[in-house]
Amino acid sequence: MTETPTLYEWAGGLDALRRLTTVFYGHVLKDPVLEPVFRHMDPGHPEHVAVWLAEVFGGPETYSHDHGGHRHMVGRHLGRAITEEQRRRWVNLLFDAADEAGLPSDPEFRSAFAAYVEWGSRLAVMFSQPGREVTVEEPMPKWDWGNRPPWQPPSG
Ligand code: HEM
Repeated sequence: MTETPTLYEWAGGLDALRRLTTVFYGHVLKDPVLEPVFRHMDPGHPEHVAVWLAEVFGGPETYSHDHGGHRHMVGRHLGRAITEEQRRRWVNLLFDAADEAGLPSDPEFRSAFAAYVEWGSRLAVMFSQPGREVTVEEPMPKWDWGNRPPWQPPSG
C-alpha cells in the first residue's frame, strides 16, 4: 500500500508554504479591510506563518523550537479585536493565494487546508477579543487529511 504523505509533503514543503505566505501578505497589504490590521507587521511575519503552517501540517517542528510555539502564536493575536469581516477577508485572500502560489488543487488537499484555515482563523478571532489572556498550554495543533486521504494510484 502507498504510504500517505503528510499535508506538508503534499503541499510541496516549506518552499511552497513560503510562496503561499509571500503572495498572501502582498495582497493583504493592498486590501482595504486588512491593511490597517497588518500595516505594522513584523517583516518576518510571512516567514513565521509559513514555518507555523509547516509544523501544523506535519513538517519540521521549527516554530515550536525557534519561535515560541503555540503560546507565542496565540499571544500575537491578543487584544487585536479581529472582526468577522476581517477574518473572512483573511480566509478568502489565503484561498486566492493558494491558487496563485500553485498549491495542489485536488479536492482532498484543499478540503483539509480549508478545514484548518476555518478552525484556526476562528480561534484567532476568539483569542483576539478583549479580556482574553494566553491560557493555552496545549501543544501545537497538528492537522491531517481527516477522512479523505489523497487519491494516489495503486502501487505495484
Ligand atoms: C489559521 C489562521 C491563522 C494562522 C495560522 C495565523 C498565524 C499567525 C502566526 C504564526 C502569528 C505569529 C507570527 C510570529 O511568530 O511572529 C500570527 C500573528 C498575527 N496574526 Fe495571525 N493567524 C491566523 C489568523 C489571523 C487572522 C484571521 C488575523 C486577522 C484578520 C490575524 C492577524 C495577525 C496579526 C495582526 C499578527 C501579528 C503580526 C505581526 O505584527 O507580526 N491572524 N498569526
